[in-house]
Amino acid sequence: MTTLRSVTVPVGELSSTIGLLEYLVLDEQLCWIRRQEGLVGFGETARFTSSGPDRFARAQDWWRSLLAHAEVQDPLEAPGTGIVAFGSFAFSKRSPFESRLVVPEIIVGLQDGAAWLTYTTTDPEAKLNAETANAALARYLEDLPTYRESDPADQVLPGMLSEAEWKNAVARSVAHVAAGDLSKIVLARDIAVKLASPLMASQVLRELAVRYRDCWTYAVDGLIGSTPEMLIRVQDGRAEARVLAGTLDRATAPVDDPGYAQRVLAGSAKQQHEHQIAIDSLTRSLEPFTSSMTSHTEPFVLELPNVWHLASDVTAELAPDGNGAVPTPLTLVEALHPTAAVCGFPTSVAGELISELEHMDRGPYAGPVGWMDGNGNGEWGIALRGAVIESPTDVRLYAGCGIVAGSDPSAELEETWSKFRPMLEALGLDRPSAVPLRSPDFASSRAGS
Ligand SMILES: C=C(O[C@H]1C=CC=C(C(=O)O)[C@@H]1O)C(=O)O
Repeated sequence: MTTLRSVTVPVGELSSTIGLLEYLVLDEQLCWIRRQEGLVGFGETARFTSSGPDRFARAQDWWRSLLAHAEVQDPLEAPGTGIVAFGSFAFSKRSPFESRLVVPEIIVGLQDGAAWLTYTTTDPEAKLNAETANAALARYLEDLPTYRESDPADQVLPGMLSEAEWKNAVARSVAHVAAGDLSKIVLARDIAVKLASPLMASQVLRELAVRYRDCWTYAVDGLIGSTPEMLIRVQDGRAEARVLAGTLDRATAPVDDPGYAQRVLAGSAKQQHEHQIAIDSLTRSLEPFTSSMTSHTEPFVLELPNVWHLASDVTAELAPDGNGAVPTPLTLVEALHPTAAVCGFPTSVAGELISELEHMDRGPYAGPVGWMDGNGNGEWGIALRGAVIESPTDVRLYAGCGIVAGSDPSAELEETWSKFRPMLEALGLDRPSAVPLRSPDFASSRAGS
């Protein structure tokens, strides 16, 4: 086992008004930003990978043992200081995608206006002080890339299923719901973006973080996006979740009707039903770990630049176990994932149908993404409204919709486009007006990969 050595030093003030965005400059950065605060990671000092049903438990073991051997100098002891791992987990226990935890060499953190720098190394000789930390950061800030203009030759192509095939899968899902096999399934699809010149991930992340400032903008090893959904946030023994289900596109909304979202979304029995299934699934799974839990009695309407969602915030006091230890963020992630907001209910029936109907591996899409520190704090969102960078010029976008009784395939297809929009816009692209039926080259090259 490697011995990590780490130092956290306070940084008086970040030099600009754009907060952490100033540090989003490299393609292979780690990122977790909301309202210009959070964590930005550079480089890599330690890494764990795993796949399969015990990926969370194995990650937990690795993290515990890493911390047990670490030398940590952290005078701040705030959430996100000291040694931190960023991570991303596969949606499915059957996915070949490698779930991962990455401890960066450098983290720049900003919370409630206070900034810090953490340097983590395996070098037994390195001096653990502000000078070494700043020198390591400065090495990443040399020779920064410039801006990428979107190119008229950039293309948006269909994914594994054509639109007609996906609508057919939605219709089959509705039939399963009508037959009483399950009450909700979240069906997703992918689209592929082929760029004429290499992507600049940091530029995309900055666009997302500015535009979707109430979402959590994330980046872990080529998984990038800006999610509105918090699976679980643990801070000082308290847990919080933001559950979303029920969506209304803002692009087609009337401009002069301020009550529209409340009336159409909150007033819809179908959307309320879809939301209730998601909130019940989250609270049922979280409850055994808590001594008390509160949530809104009615969902509220969350306004994002692209859509409105029905949303509920849940807060809970975590219950200590017999040894006085509260559950770790990863224990909770394992217990909660996958929620009915991304899988369905009952979970196992929905999971089986998803693999039968979607014809794709979700990889990290809709899986947990976030970070945790060595003091039991962490934030794990659900990797939505995002993309996987498959090569410097190939990006795959994913979006899904909750299907319940009465869902209409064409309306659900439109909803996926509203969920692709944040990423498409950040890439400087529009929804194609006429998508070709299928891109045989792209589909076959992916099938073989
Ligand atoms: C599965 C996705 O969204 C989920 C989260 C919020 C609202 C949803 C819905 O209304 O269907 C989905 O459950 C996605 O963005 O890919």
